[in-house]
Amino acid sequence: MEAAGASTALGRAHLSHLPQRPPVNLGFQDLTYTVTNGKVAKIILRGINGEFRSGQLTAILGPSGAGKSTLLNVLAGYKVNGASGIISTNGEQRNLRQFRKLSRYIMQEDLLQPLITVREAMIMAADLKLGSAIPKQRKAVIVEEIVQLLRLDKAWDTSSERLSGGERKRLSIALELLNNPPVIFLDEPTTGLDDVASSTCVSLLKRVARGGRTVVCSLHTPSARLFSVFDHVYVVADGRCAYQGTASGVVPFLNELQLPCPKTYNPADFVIEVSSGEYGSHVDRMVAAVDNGKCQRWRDYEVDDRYEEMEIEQLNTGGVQKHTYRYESTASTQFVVLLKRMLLQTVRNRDYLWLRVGLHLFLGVIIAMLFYRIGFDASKTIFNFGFCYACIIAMLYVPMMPILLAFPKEVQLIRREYFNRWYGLKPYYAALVISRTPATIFFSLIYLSIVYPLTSQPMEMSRILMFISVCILVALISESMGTAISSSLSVVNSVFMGPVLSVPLMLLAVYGMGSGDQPLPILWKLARYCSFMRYGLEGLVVAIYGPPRGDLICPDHVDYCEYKNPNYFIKLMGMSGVSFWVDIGMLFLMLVATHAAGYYLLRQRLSPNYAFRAIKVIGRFVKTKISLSH
Ligand SMILES: Nc1ncnc2c1ncn2[C@@H]1O[C@H](COP(=O)(O)OP(=O)(O)OP(=O)(O)O)[C@@H](O)[C@H]1O
Repeated sequence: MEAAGASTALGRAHLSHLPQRPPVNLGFQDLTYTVTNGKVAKIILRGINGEFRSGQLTAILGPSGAGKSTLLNVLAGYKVNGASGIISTNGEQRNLRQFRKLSRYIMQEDLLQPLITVREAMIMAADLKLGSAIPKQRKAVIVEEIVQLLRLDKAWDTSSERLSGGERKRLSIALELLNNPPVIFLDEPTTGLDDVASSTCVSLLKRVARGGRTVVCSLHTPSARLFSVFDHVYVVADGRCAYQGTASGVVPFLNELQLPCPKTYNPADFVIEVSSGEYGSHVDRMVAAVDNGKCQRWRDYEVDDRYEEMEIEQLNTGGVQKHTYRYESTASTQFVVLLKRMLLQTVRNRDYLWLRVGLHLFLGVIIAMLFYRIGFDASKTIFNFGFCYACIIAMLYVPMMPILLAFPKEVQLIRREYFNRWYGLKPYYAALVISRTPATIFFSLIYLSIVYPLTSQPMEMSRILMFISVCILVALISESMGTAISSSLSVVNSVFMGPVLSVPLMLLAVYGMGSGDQPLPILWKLARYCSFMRYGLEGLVVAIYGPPRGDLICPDHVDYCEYKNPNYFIKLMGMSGVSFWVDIGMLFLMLVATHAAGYYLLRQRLSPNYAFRAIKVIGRFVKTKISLSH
């Protein structure tokens, strides 16, 4: 009853404020999808055919493992490698680049940005997806309409990680509906929803479809009532099409194949059970009867139109506005919205902030105790050099490790948003870098404010600033190096690769030091200059001991202090010709280079170019060869 009420309410509600979009019919012929794991190739989709029309709500049904999600992934362009066959839009061969701009994909996992409320998520998504051409008030009306329709108003001020499973799903849908895309794919949108919520959700999707959209969702086992709402049902069995037509055509279709559906049985359950082979092997007959999706006979079979009041409204009446499908918002708007979102998330992640404060305090106290008051002591100059090295290592690992752990998950989140064209990668990356920088500087300062005075380093403003700027630059480079590593790897691989790649940099930083100005082999010299830690270490030593520093104090109880003269020490370390500003310049260059590498790798992860795809194929080939040799 309640569900019916909800549907009627939806029937009356309208989405009139959504921007207008042209209709897109999506067809596919002989679609095959193969995955290769090592030596074994597995065919998941087997030459299937079909057409999903604009203005219709399509359900892809089938037993678990039949290939529903794979079909959606391939049609949405999310999986490209391994797919063959023809996919067309409005009768013409699909241009994937263009199609990606027209379609939105709501995946099975509800990948939502954490630590922001439903209100904030919707407003930020509206700013990103509707652009600045639409006034704020109209955006608010659009958001309001969608929130009401998806019954998210009660969760309006709830943070996304506290939402129930159903609310998360509805928020995922709401976010993608904002700019009314012509084609919407949804992977199991009703999973985790109760009957009322499922009914509301499907009814809304029907309304969206009625507005001239092509809405395709994969479903597990819809109730009989929900099943009847769909305009078009596409049954997948073992990677083939076992039925395509109207929901009301399923029972007559099965009757023709002498597979009568019991009167009290849900036709959706029955067709899935038959497709899974529960009543014997009838899949081949079903596939043959619909010619693996080519047969259109059941498409118009006695359309059950209880939703007659939802005649195709054609929200586009009055002509489809010319639309370029570029990003709706400008790069600067995207940058501002993303920066705001990232800063909000940073500030709200209190536990993590306190953890970082604690870690920097702890590390600061430990290092200060280990190197307590050695800065002016001429007998401990070598230890003080060790202190500089310890600072560089702290600035390497402490900012890098959290990125290695957290960024791979962030990549999953941005993958969805980037795939659905919320924003470009340049504004995202710029916002990422800018949002992280204040926190990195703040935490580095906490650490330095403990270690610098307690280790009795020179209290001259210029030297303090030099020391701080080198440490902060090293911390920022480490952070961007962490981003570059984790943008293309999983958490486990990132956490392995980060420290492993750091070790050679640490070794190169000190290689050849202590042998004075003796020339090193050219190869080693070049390699040494690739390590940003080398410039960092040189910068710190020069900041502390560089001219015009006078002699250090040799304690009374020590007979002879070899490194009393800082210039002698600098010479012994092979740093006599070193300029602090060259080191700072090189650190800046390396910061830019690591950011460029991070950006490039992230771009390749999100939309790999031919070179990267070729590398992947070669990688797979090598793996296959290795496994062959065992
Ligand atoms: N990369 C892969 N390597 C090997 N097998 C795969 C791969 N991707 C999918 N499969 C297999 O392809 C088949 C279809 O998977 P898919 O996720 O499309 O099924 P589904 O119909 O959506 O199932 P469910 O309803 O359980 O989500 C499954 O047997 C799955 O194990």
